[in-house]
Amino acid sequence: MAPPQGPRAPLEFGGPLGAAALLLLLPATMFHLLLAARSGPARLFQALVLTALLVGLGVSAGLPLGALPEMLLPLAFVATLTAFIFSLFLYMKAQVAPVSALAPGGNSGNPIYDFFLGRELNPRICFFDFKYFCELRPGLIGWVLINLALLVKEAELRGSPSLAMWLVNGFQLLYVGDALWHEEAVLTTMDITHDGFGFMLAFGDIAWVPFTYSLQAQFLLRHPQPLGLPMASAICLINAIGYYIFRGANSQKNTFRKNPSDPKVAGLETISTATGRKLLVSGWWGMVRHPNYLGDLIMALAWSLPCGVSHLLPYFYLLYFTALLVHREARDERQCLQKYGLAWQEYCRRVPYRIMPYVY
Ligand SMILES: NC(=O)C1=CN([C@@H]2O[C@H](COP(=O)(O)OP(=O)(O)OC[C@H]3O[C@@H](n4cnc5c(N)ncnc54)[C@H](OP(=O)(O)O)[C@@H]3O)[C@@H](O)[C@H]2O)C=CC1
Ligand SMILES: CC(C)CCC[C@@H](C)[C@H]1CC=C2C3=C(CC[C@@]21C)[C@@]1(C)CC[C@H](O)C[C@@H]1CC3
Repeated sequence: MAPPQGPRAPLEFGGPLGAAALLLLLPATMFHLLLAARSGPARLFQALVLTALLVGLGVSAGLPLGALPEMLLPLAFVATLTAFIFSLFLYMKAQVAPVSALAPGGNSGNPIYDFFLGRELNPRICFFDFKYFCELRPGLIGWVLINLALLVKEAELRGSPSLAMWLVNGFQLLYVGDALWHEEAVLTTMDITHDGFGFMLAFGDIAWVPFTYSLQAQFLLRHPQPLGLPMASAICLINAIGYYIFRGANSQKNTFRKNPSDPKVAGLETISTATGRKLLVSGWWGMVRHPNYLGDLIMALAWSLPCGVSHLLPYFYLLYFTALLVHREARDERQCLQKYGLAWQEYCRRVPYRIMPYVY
């Protein structure tokens, strides 16, 4: 006799949620493999795909991903403890490092300050660079994993994930995927080139990013928000505008730094500096001095909006991030003024706004 079909037939492949995930995952995996086969060196983005495959295997073998949200507090405790122990190890390692390996900041002689900021610039064991690894992998991948677990938990509790949860997961996955896809860009950030590796970055990477950047999804699990299609479309548009500015600005600068005669940037106006490097003064970098921060902040707003306006908690990231970027921008300005002197002053005169045109 034929097995029962129709609404009562047992669902396979994880039901509608599993099928929806596979609908996206299968083509994405295929295209990723096709692109990866063409690319030269391995990209860290593969770490995300590998994690997704391992989690998929684990879930199909019975790993209760939906139980993870209940363990966030103990996990955050372990992550914090790990960051402390790891920073202690880094601090001790710096005692035996050559002076040439030390960071410009973080060597004040005050043990608390130096422990916090980090003494060694790029601590390594053989070829393994601790800071580069931590900046990209544990925090960012942990963040999307926690988000996914919250989505699964919501599906278990309410039958299916809410539209708001889908949006937060989708937006943040795009952000993390983008960071891992453009991993080489992280090599020129001040965290890698200027700051030491101490408690601030170790805690930031191992604990702060996964547990606080996933706050919106954590909030949605406990405070479901009704979200209509018109509002959801408007939020998607805001995220798309933010991403367009963020990616456009970062790619323009990275392309220019790699090859100023690349046809994509060759027509842009520049200022020459005494170091031989040039500064872009048209295109994205002619609008404000940090267009990438503007795009990042617009995306941060789009990540909070699906949570409604009844509570401040989901807006924590937006507030913290505004403070972080304003402070970061001021540090970067100081370093650029030191590097480029008069040319930087000329740039500031030609492009007077820092992050938001006519506002700041
Ligand atoms: N989500 C998060 O928690 C965080 C996200 N970010 C994001 O990471 C990305 C990287 O940020 P960050 O490292 O702070 O800084 P940027 O990528 O903005 O890099 C700043 C550097 O760019 C170069 N530069 C500045 N102006 C010009 C110009 N006009 N023309 C050419 N080069 C110029 C200078 O370096 P040089 O001249 O030496 O090349 C300057 O030091 C950003 O998109 C930011 O939003 C950052 C921090 C935290
Ligand atoms: C714990 C403190 C309050 C602050 C810690 C700061 C760190 C969390 C951030 C410092 C610079 C970062 C960057 C990123 C993530 C956050 C940290 C580590 C990115 C990797 C995020 C994705 C972007 O595309 C690139 C960023 C580079 C800097």
